[in-house]
Amino acid sequence: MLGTKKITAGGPSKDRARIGQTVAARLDANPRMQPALVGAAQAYYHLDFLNPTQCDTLIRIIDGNRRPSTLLSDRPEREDYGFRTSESCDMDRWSPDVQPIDDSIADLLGLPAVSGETMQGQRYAPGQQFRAHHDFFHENQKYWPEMRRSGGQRTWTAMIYLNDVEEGGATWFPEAGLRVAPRRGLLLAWNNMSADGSPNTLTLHEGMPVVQGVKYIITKWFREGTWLR
Ligand SMILES: O=C(O)CCC(=O)C(=O)O
Ligand SMILES: [Fe+2]
Repeated sequence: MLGTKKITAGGPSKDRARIGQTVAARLDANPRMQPALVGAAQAYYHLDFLNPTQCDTLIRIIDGNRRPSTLLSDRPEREDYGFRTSESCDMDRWSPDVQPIDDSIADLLGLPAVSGETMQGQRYAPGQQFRAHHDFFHENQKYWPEMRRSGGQRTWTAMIYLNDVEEGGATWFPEAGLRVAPRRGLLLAWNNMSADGSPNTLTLHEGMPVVQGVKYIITKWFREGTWLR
């Protein structure tokens, strides 16, 4: 029941609607950004956003810091189903290897760097996956008061694939009808909010299991307010 899901995830918001419009206008004006979706959600991609040297640097950092990924959910049963089996790490935003990339992503979207959460590095070995989820916060869950204090709702997500994967590992949006295969340097960005600023349930997505090879990505989640204090 889509209607019920919408209500429990959160309601409309003028501020979030405005963020959606201003970021989309900026991306529409950027000749290197291509629309990835029409209708269901605002989504764009940029080929070769990072060069191979930048990708290799981030991969090296992920390999040096990775640990089992965690989930932000009130539903402990998700742990049992192998919901998010990848390994991940926080990428130190003050590191000279990370900061320029962090800033360039914020600049691409036109969002303040301080609204971005700490960049996440993720590594998926064969069989590992991140099952279907929304990046936005469900405002009826226990974690929400804390998330509201730390910058509020997540608006845009930016993801970058750091390598080509031999088989599997696509990012799949089953409800919006989009499947993106990993490609070194490709940045994919989407708005987790609808036009009225409410959470857009059509942004449901999953990191499909890697079949062959290893998949490395970084993810940036942007908040409606200030995350970094
Ligand atoms: O691994 C992927 O393709 C998706 C990752 C993802 O959804 C996330 O980090 O929020
Ligand atoms: Fe996600």
